[in-house]
Amino acid sequence: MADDHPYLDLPIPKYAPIELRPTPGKGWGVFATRDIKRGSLIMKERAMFIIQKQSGNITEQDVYEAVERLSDSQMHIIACLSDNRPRELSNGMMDSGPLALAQIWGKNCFSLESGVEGRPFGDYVEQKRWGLFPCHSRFNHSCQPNAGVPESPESPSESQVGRNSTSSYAERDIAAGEEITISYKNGFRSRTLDERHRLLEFECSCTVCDRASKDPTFRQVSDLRRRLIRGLIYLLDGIDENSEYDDDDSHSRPVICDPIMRKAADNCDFPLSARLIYDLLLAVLTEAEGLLDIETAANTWTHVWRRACSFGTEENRKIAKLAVQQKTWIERLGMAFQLDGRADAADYWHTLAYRQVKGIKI
Ligand SMILES: C[S@@+](CC[C@H](N)C(=O)[O-])C[C@H]1O[C@@H](n2cnc3c(N)ncnc32)[C@H](O)[C@@H]1O
Repeated sequence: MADDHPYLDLPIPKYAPIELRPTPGKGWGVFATRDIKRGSLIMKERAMFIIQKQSGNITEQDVYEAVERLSDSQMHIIACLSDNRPRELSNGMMDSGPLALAQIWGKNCFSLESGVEGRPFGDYVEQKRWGLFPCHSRFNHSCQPNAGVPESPESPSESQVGRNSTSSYAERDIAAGEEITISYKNGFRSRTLDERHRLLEFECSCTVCDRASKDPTFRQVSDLRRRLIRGLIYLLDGIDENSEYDDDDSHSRPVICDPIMRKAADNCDFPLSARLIYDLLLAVLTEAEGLLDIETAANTWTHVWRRACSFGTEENRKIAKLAVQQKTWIERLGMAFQLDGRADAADYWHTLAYRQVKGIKI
């Protein structure tokens, strides 16, 4: 490890339990210097600069103008981030030109909380804010991350002080020496390996992708599980959480092919019995993909338990609660399937509530 690598000059806060060092196949990465408990703050960082625009509207010129206002030492830090390689600042940063700067921006920016921008005559548009964070952008990606960088501040007071800052938190217990990783994209739980790599624009070598790349059987099963997860989310919420990423090549088949099922999903027209079964299938597939971390698991169980309690027909409710209380997935699903096809006294009201949330005319 080079003692004079420019990353070693990055302003990592003293309290942060991390260090930067090379990690095979990924350039440099962030490693825990001591055990980090799930939920703990890893680091808070102020943006070097902010651009307040929808990401698709940010131009090379926007980035160029923002960088032009920085001090020499800040420009030096940005120069270090180029291509993830040490890079000397020889002829001055601005000689790199807008395109090179835009590439640095693209690889190192994070979205901040969405704001709402007021317009005259009561018209409001959503406004997104993006910041360049030299330390946070040293985290490598994993499709099974152990840390996260939430977009929204946690409390109103945070939103005042944290307007130009971002923070990372441990999503699982992290052991000293372990690499700390985040997910660069949302919606990856329902993306196949190829889809994930296409969106990342690099060949991900996280533990999940590494195993899938080496073991074709594991990959087939993993891809199938991700596709099923995507379909189940569509059935439960009527939303294809990845359609925004789809382009028009053949990868993007409709997530639910059966037109009757699709219509039912679009109209939130599933009985509670089907919803409970979909909930459980979603949980088992998420767990099998290694994505059910402690927090997701706790939320899932709260949700599934509430679902079971919401049945309006007493006998259905009894079976649903018993199903959730079983010890193994086979037992839970076996019992939940006893409800398959059964109507429930609460179905009508639940459908109405779902339609209201989705803004469907009742
Ligand atoms: C924002 S940088 C992260 C820090 C970077 N490794 C460095 O040395 O500065 C993002 C780049 O790191 C590499 N990278 C991040 N996660 C990776 C992963 N899971 N597998 C392979 N390369 C990864 C890719 O080259 C990606 O474009």
